[in-house]
Amino acid sequence: MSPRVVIVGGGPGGYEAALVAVKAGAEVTLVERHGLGGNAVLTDVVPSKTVIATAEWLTIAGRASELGIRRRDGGEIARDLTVDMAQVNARVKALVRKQSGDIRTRLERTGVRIVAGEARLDGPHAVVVGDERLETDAVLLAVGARPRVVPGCEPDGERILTWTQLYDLDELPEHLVVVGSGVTGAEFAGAYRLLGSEVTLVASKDRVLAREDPDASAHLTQVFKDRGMHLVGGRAASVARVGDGVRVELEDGTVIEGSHCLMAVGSVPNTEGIGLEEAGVELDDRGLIRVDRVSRTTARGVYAAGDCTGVLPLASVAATQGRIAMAHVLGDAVTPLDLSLVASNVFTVPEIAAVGASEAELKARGLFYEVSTLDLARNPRAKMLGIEEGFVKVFGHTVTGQVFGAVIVAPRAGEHIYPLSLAVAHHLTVDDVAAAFTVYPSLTGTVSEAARRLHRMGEQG
Ligand SMILES: Cc1cc2nc3c(=O)[nH]c(=O)nc-3n(C[C@H](O)[C@H](O)[C@H](O)COP(=O)(O)OP(=O)(O)OC[C@H]3O[C@@H](n4cnc5c(N)ncnc54)[C@H](O)[C@@H]3O)c2cc1C
Ligand SMILES: NC(=O)c1ccc[n+]([C@@H]2O[C@H](COP(=O)([O-])OP(=O)(O)OC[C@H]3O[C@@H](n4cnc5c(N)ncnc54)[C@H](O)[C@@H]3O)[C@@H](O)[C@H]2O)c1
Repeated sequence: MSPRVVIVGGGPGGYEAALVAVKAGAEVTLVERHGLGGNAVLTDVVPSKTVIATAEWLTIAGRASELGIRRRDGGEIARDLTVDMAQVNARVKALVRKQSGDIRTRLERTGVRIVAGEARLDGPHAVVVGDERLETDAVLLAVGARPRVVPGCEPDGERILTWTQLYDLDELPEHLVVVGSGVTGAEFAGAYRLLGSEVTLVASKDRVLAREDPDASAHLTQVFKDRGMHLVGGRAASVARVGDGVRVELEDGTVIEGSHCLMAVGSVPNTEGIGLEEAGVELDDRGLIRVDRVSRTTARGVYAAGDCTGVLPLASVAATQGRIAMAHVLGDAVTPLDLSLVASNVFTVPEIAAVGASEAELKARGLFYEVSTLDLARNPRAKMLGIEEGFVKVFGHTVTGQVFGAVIVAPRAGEHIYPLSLAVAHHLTVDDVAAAFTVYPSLTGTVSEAARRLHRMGEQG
């Protein structure tokens, strides 16, 4: 008899696993309370990156006259372009609906049974949804997370917003105060500034994007300042509606007034009240599900993937954890999760892409490494495209030349990191990277050159 698998949550942690399991012959039921694609598609990744795409194109369009582009009547193309926020958000919603619908179609065609509703565990081998009880051999919990609410800074959905509530705005906020300078805060602050809002970014850490490579975060901090963003250090103690605007008070008494406030202060997992602990699934003190590298929880037969585990809140990691769980359940070859291979991207303009170990991790592990950093501005293709900023940084082992990690700050850096991601995943050396042809002229020429600079004389390559 085919093994029965019940998956709770239709985000990347859940739906990718469902596709793998059903193809491997399992009888798969996926329970989702909101919409397929999860928060990744409905409220987080897809909508934010769609708005950011408009901000990026607007920036490019604003440089048109510099590149010799004129109106047909010979006039200059205005630099102070603006956006129709209602149309931007209508496009976001259409894309979200389409992508969620595509995922549903794919799951249904493959043979996954989809059940709408809120699921809870009844012991490790049963999931209850409304009146229905699903007996199962294995459960995958992929219930995700939701925006954290700071007491005294509660969102009202109109002026004080979480990132899930930004898409009903018909007009550009006049002055957006963004609280939190992690990836979410930085991406939105950067995008809204480019779209034309006045933006104040409240950073509780000593720098914006504190978890990114220090050179990359310093670069973006400068870019933000140059674009006229106000950066304020401190923690928000309270946010209140005042007339048509908001008043944000920091713990040190500083007051910031704006038209809207975006709270980007992290997430909490959706793990309470769904029978987890009763079923033997251990949570940590933040409510995150404890898992091992093959996605097993502390309850036999119960697996977990994605943001509810807090392992690394990325859609790609969620999907990998889900696929690993299914391979384990179904007796397929299992490769445990290896976070040292993960590639990530901060979708600011320019983007910050990174793969493998950071310099801080290399130092902490006591590894011998060398760094090669090259500015992108010297790259011929960058000059042609009018790119004047950014860099490529590669970390290689001092003796063997093995590529440990890399950081790229550039327009579309998320696309350019892939060759270095291959190098990290397959333990290639800087000479291997430098030996592969790149197109001339291309931005990846700088990737190759940065690797070539780490070549040690007397060795091949
Ligand atoms: C603003 C923002 C931008 C981001 N951008 C990126 C990005 O560019 N790239 C990237 O890799 N990551 C990005 N992330 C992170 C990414 O969104 C998450 O890592 C990803 O969504 C995790 O997937 P998941 O499957 O764990 O959970 P989710 O996508 O959150 O899906 C969980 C699903 O479970 C459902 N659910 C919860 N409880 C139950 C229940 N009891 N019964 C039934 N269903 C339930 C929910 O309705 C939800 O649909 C971003 C995050 C934010 C906040
Ligand atoms: N491009 C992407 O892939 C992408 C985009 C967004 C989020 N994500 C994922 O989501 C994770 C979480 O990112 P995030 O930015 O949502 O959360 P985060 O927890 O990384 O950042 C929240 C920030 O808010 C600050 N903060 C908390 N309380 C505050 C207060 N009262 N006042 C001021 N600041 C306060 C915290 O110190 C922190 O710096 C990321 O690590 C990333 O994995 C990824």
